[in-house]
Amino acid sequence: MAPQTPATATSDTLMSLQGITLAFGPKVIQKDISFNIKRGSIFAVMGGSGCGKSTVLKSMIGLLRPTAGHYLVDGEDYWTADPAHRQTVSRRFGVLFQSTALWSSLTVGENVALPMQMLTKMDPATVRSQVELKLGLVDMLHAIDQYPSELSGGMKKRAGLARAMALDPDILFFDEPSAGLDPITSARLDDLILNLRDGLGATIVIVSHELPSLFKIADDGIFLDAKTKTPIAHGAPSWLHDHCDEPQVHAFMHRERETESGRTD
Ligand SMILES: Nc1ncnc2c1ncn2[C@@H]1O[C@H](COP(=O)(O)OP(=O)(O)OP(=O)(O)O)[C@@H](O)[C@H]1O
Repeated sequence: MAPQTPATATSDTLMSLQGITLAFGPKVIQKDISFNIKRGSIFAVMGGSGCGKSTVLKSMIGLLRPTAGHYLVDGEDYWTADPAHRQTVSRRFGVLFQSTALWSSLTVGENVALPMQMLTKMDPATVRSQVELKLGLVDMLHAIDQYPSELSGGMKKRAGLARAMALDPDILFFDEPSAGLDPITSARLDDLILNLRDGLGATIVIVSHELPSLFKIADDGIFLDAKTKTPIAHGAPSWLHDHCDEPQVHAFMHRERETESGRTD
């Protein structure tokens, strides 16, 4: 079966990539990227190592300008908008980097407070109560005075998540959130991500190759190919697993799911 083609943008489309090309200097990483992300959905960017998943995310959060195409957020072109508008849109983004990027010299609470102190005029008492609220959401209030070096991998991710939510973003970007976590911690993080979508109505873009997690949480997604430097499949991970016969996508979707469940067929 041919890969699904991206649907036309509708009123529930929050973000739309239209014919995007991404390059570092002369080196094209991906081209002809087109997809829409629905408000309140979890969208996965998938593909083999080095195909450009993080680069797509980097561009969507405003760190890499495409060399062609349009990136619309709520119908407005992000890159041709004036810088003030772009900044307003960027304030809607919360980002959890693969490394978590917590400041090692600051406590968990200070890490979460930093974006509020730098980018808002909140008074210290409000900052403190917001920090406690965000840490409570990820079950990390008990670690408010701990330093990143004192945290487990899963706790670091949750602290990074609390910081990503510091400014109440409605669009969250996660780069490999469960990388390096054991299956139980990873499943807990999945539940947390689902809560962000269902409880806060956030729209989430996730880069991941963890199939159990993708099958559980993602509503839609795109599969990037390193060789042709283009997306080769579009759809929810479980749909791609069941219906996509593109060899590379099939191998990616089946090998890991079967390994995970112990199946060998
Ligand atoms: N700043 C940069 N300058 C030049 N090339 C870069 C830069 N950042 C990434 N690349 C290249 O872009 C390609 C895609 O990298 P990217 O990190 O987006 O892939 P990925 O799919 O996220 O990989 P992985 O799954 O291994 O994390 C790679 O060939 C990488 O070397």
